[in-house]
Amino acid sequence: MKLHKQSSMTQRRDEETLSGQNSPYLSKTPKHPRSLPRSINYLFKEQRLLFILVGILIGSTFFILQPILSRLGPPQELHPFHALTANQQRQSFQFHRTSSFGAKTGRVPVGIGRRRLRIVVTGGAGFVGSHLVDKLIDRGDEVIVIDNFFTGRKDNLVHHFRNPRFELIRHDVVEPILLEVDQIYHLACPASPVHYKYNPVKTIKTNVMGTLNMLGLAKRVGAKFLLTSTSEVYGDPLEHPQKETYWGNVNPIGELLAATAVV
Ligand SMILES: O=c1ccn([C@@H]2O[C@H](COP(=O)(O)OP(=O)(O)O[C@H]3OC[C@@H](O)[C@H](O)[C@H]3O)[C@@H](O)[C@H]2O)c(=O)[nH]1
Repeated sequence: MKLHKQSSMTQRRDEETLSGQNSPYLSKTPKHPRSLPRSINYLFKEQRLLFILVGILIGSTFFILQPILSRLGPPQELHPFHALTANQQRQSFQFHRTSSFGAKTGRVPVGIGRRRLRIVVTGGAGFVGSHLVDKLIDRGDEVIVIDNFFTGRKDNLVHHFRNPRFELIRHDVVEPILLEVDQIYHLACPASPVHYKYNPVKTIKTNVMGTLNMLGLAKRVGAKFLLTSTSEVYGDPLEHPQKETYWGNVNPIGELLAATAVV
C-alpha cells in the first residue's frame, strides 16, 4: 500500500515536470543546478564586466597622469597686485622666505598649538590698521581687511598679497557685509578733523551705521568685537606720547557754552 502511494507521487512529479517543459508560458529556462552564483552571473551579463574594467582603466589613468600633468602645466598665474618693481618683488620674496607664517604652518603638527582665528580688520589699509594686520598675520591668524580706501593705501598691505591667510575686500562699512569670523577689529573711519569735515554726514554715517553693521555681524556670528576711538578725544594733547594715565585737554561743554555759563 505504502509502495503504491510513493510510486503514484513520483509519477505526478514527472508529469508536472514534463508539462512545465512543454508549457508555452514558461518565461525563463530553468536554472542549471550547478550554475555560477547569481552575482557573478549578473556581472557577465550585458557586458557589465567590460564597462567596469573600462571605468577602472579611465579612473586610474586620470589619477596616474594628473600629478605629472600639473607639474608640466604653465607656471602659477601671477597675482594682479604683483605687477611690482623688481625691488618690491625681491622684498616680497624675502618676506615669504623669512615670514613666520611660512615657517610655522608646515611644522606645527595638527591638533597642537592655538586654533587659528579668522579676524576682520576694518580700516586695515590705514596706518594703525595695517600694523595691526602685520601683528595678526605674524601671530598665525587669518586676516580679512575691509577698507574703502578713503585714506588707506594698498601699499600698506602689499607684502601680504601672496599670503593665503590674507584677504583684502574693498567695501564701505556703511553697507552690511556677511562673513564667518571669530573676531572683529573695527577701525574704519575718517581719522582726523580734516577728514571728518570733508563730508561730515558721511563721517557720522560711518561712525553710526558702520559700527552698527559690524556689531550686527559680530552678534550674528558670535564674534568678539573691538571698537577703536581716536586720540582726538583728548583734544590738543599737552604731552607726547599720551600715556594711559593722561586725562586729556578737552573742554567738554564748548567755548560758547562756557562763556554763557560765566555770564
Ligand atoms: O568710511 C571709511 C573711512 C575710512 N576707512 C579706512 O579707515 C582707515 C583709517 O586709517 P588712517 O590711516 O586714515 O588713520 P589711522 O590708522 O591713524 O586711524 C586709526 O586710529 C584712529 C582711529 O580713529 C581710526 O578709526 C583708526 O583707523 C583707512 O584705511 C581708511 O581708508 C574706511 O574703510 N571707511
